[in-house]
Amino acid sequence: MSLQQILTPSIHKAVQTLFDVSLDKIEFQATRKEFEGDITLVIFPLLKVIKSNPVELGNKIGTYLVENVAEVARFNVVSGFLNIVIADAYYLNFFNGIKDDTCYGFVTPSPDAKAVMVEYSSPNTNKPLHLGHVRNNLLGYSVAEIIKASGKKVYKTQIINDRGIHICKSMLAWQKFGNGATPESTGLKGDKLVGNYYVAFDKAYKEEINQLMAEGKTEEEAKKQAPILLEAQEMLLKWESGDKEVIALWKVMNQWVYNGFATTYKNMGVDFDSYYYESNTYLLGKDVVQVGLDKGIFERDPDGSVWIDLTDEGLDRKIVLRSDGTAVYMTQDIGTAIQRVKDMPDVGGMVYTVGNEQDYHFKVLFLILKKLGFDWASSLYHLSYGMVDLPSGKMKSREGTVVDADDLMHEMAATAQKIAEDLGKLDEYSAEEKAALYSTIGLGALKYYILKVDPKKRILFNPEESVDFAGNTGPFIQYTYARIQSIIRKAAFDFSAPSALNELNEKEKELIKQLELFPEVIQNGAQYHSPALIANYTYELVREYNSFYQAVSILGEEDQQKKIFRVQLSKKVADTIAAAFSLLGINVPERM
Ligand SMILES: NC(=[NH2+])NCCC[C@H](N)C(=O)O
Repeated sequence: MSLQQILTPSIHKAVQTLFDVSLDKIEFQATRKEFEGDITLVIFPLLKVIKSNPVELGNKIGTYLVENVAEVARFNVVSGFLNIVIADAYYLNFFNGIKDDTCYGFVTPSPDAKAVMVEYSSPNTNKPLHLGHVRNNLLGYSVAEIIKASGKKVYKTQIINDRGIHICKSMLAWQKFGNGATPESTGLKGDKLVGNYYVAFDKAYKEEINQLMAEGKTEEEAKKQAPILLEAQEMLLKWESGDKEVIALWKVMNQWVYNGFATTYKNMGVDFDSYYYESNTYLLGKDVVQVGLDKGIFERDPDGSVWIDLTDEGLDRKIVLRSDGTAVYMTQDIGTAIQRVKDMPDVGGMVYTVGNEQDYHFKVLFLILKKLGFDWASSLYHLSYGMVDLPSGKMKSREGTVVDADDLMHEMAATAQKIAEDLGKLDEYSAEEKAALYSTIGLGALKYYILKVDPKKRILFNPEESVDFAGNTGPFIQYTYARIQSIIRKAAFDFSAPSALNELNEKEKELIKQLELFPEVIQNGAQYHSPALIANYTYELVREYNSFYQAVSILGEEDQQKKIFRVQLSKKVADTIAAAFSLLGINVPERM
């Protein structure tokens, strides 16, 4: 039971007994640092129903609590605030209760709980994953893990854009310039290989535009008439009319890309329960268009196109079907959402992890689904995020502007290596162990740096700063974890039984209080879709631990009971760091 849960009925009872008044709401807050106390009752609101002054009222309630509530040790009143000091026994008890709980803070979903679908990544198959996808993948994965830990079933999914003119561009360029190159023949990852031909297409296209302009065409004409573009368009038509050759090529090249993505996801530590492909879903929304027309939600224009008028909602008119009967992006998203609930009938809500340039799209999508009357439509959330940039000159990417996800992860491990070597660490490690550790640290730095920021905010990613062993960084927290592991190894005695301690010092108590917050932080993280809450909590926990570590001796402590307790406390902090970091998708090293 939380402190609030313990104190609330007692305060009701106190007021009832002392003043014969029943209260409706009681307001608590954490005691301010400058006062003695663990939890504070705000007195002012009570003065609306009780005739008294704040000091007198605070003293009366405080005295009642000390006399009647075992957990309350003493109190003080500062103007309108009743600062309550909780007995050490309460914290010791609480600690012994969570000490061996390996799932502390995590809630197991009840079997009939509704599931949440979390969509993230959703790349296109003409290019490798880039820095924007990195933020997307980290956010989506983390939010999925947090929601799961909060007690809901979660399905991680994505929708891959595998059809359209952009795909034809890389296919065509491969046919023209590829000389049969394959991932095997070139040693390139499949997504990189295909991406290279997308770039090659663009280069050829630009050359043709220049050529046409030199021949006197306007830029606009040249852009439309470039032969290579016409060829790509022709390929798209062939593909859509079921041309066997084009489809065969598409299958081969797409598989290369999927293999490449799979490697990137694996290295990044993210995963999916299902995959949707636009080539399968692009017709899905069309049936719904008829339903919407019948319900009077959509309207047909004279040219045959279908629209939804959202001007009453402060948005505009949006097309859902073109006059030639083809679906648009929106139609497809409507159809895919419905299909997903058909596939997984226990889904009660969805989270879409997509950049903020699509804010409008999702506003409209959610409104349409609501109007169509789906009960899950009230539980849709667009996990929108801002741009990530690298400061110029930090890391050159192949194509100049876009930073490749694999390159970035590689670079992060290299940065971690450089810093670790400068610090002269890890001399006794094997080369393999070192490589694994550098990647753990490098990825930890990257993930933490990105996830500690509110998704809406733009990020300027600074690799060196993110690996700083002394800042609010992933490696700083990993290092604290590893140091605790070293204490545990050195302790080398059985510290599993509850210690017979009955008194805590300030540092120990603060640390237990910080641990006590973890379950609520997970719930809040899930409610607000916020890995940043988890990251910042972990940082506070680590700061609290380091302050404890500076102030008390652990293995050097002579009092055996204190020593046992402090090792236990350290271990619980380490376990909680690991648990919190697992929600961010970050690994913790046993040594560092
Ligand atoms: N359900 C969705 N619309 N998901 C987002 C898809 C993102 C799309 N593939 C893009 O790169 O812009």
